[in-house]
Amino acid sequence: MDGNIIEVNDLTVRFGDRIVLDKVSISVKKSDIYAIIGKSGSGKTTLMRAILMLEHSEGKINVFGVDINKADEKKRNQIKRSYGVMFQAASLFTSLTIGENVAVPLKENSNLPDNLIEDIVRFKLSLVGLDDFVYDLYPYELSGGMRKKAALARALALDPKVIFLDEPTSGLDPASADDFDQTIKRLNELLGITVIMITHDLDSFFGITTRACVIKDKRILAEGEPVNIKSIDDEWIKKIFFGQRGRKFELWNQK
Ligand SMILES: Nc1ncnc2c1ncn2[C@@H]1O[C@H](COP(=O)(O)OP(=O)(O)OP(=O)(O)O)[C@@H](O)[C@H]1O
Repeated sequence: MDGNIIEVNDLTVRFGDRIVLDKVSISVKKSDIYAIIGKSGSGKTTLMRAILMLEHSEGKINVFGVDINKADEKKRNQIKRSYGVMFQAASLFTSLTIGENVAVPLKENSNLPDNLIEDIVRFKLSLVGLDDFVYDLYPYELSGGMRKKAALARALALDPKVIFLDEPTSGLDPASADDFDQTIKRLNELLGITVIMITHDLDSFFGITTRACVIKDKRILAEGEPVNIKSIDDEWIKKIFFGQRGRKFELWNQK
């Protein structure tokens, strides 16, 4: 695997007769904060869902040396246990407290006693930078940024090796987004958790991403470090990085 913990080779996903991803190949290293970028509808979520085994796919998806499309159910479940996922809406259970929300995966997947689960939950909340009092609050009592962090704590409940984040900073104000980025970076650096995220956020892209891929026309247009991706001669890339939005970003960064 050559230092890669995930290798996707010639992955094809179709919905009915429609091919959405066509022989896509990417590789993710253990140390990566890996971004998947591409315009809306290009297949970013589909790629992530295929790696998460939520979408039927053809081709090879090697995770920790296991070809998950050929593996038996036991192996696939083992791999699933090494994943943590945070979907875009943060989707916390509204009728449960934050503590109860983070405890859900632990209750579903372990026989640990309640007092130990509580200790683990409080530790996960502190890992993502949430104060201890948040444990007893309900999701509606939290800001958007805090809700995202709570969802991240829940994704960390089972000590995943890889976390998948779908547009983690969308809807956050710049300070909260930056705070969230730093939390992701800390988890990656301190705990060695590999991060795979879909993002449209240029700050996250240049601030914390180590490697990325661009999906275009059902294929991988490019894969590499953000700075190399930025210089690719492609209409969409130029629009993103050198169009209105990109220019605002450059100006802001020069301040
Ligand atoms: N379950 C499904 N059935 C049929 N078509 C689907 C299904 N899921 C996704 N698609 C189609 O596959 C294409 C890629 O969708 P996907 O959600 O992966 O794109 P995306 O890049 O994540 O988009 P966005 O940035 O808008 O979230 C779209 O045309 C979408 O309509």
